[in-house]
Amino acid sequence: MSIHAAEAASDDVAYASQEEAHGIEPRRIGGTVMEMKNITLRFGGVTAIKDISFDIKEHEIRAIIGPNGAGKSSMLNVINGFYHPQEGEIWFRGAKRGPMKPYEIAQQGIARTFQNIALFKGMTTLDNIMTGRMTMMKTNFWQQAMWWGSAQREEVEHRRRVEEIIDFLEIQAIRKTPVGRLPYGLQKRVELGRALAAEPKLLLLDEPMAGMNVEEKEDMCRFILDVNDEFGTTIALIEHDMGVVMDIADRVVVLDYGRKIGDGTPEEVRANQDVIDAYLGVSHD
Ligand SMILES: Nc1ncnc2c1ncn2[C@@H]1O[C@H](COP(=O)(O)OP(=O)(O)OP(=O)(O)O)[C@@H](O)[C@H]1O
Repeated sequence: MSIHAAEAASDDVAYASQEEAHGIEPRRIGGTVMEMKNITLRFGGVTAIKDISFDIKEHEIRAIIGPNGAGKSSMLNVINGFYHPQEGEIWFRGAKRGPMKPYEIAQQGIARTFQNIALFKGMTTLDNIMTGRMTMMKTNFWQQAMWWGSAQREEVEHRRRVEEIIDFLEIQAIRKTPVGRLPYGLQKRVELGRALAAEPKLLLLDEPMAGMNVEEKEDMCRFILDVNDEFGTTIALIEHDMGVVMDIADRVVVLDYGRKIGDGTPEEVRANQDVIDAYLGVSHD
């Protein structure tokens, strides 16, 4: 789907009928995948998140927006287990989640990209994306070192999946290039590839367009929509570019000073007076 076609994505009805018109199975938003219930997160005297509840539905693109310091990154870090909230419950795929380590959460099918790219700069695109398969590797160190039966079969399968992702993201030409030498927009795309390599059920994107020029943003939008469409991946993203959010998100949750001030479709959120005030910097005294 092109960026222009994506403009219709915020209108579910138009979006579905457009897909149907092209004979493509329309994307169906399903039941709740993740539920955050009354989450409160404090850092000493600072309350980064205060009593916030929202859900994420299967196959949707859910945006988390808000001014600087609103609590967006903290919320993403709660979802992927970097931070443990002092209060509240997190439900994922029908089960209440206890305190878990980030790698256990990754094994549950939650992957993320970071605001500041977190790739191995000296390693090639291919090898960086391969690291995304780590949580799926079943053979042990000795089997891999000896390149024995199941280790060999497993490596071939991992490489096949990585090559598919490289084709999907149209980065064949840079597969052997150390990522430190790539322009910023391409590094962001490689980071998306690494997250996809884990075959996530829920993909968390922390400011995927930050620092990009218009063309790079259009490309990234297209890839996010394609991931959502073709793999059916549920996506939660933080993004500062309002145009992008309004174009690609199905629903938007708005945070301000650690509180939730809006939640709904892009149209609903755009018309919400609290949201308008927060973005215009109206005093909250
Ligand atoms: N590790 C931490 N220790 C102490 N305070 C923190 C920590 N992380 C975040 N905070 C505080 O929590 C609040 C929310 O920060 P957070 O980074 O989640 O906001 P944000 O909406 O992602 O902001 P930005 O858009 O600037 O990235 C801020 O007041 C911030 O200073």
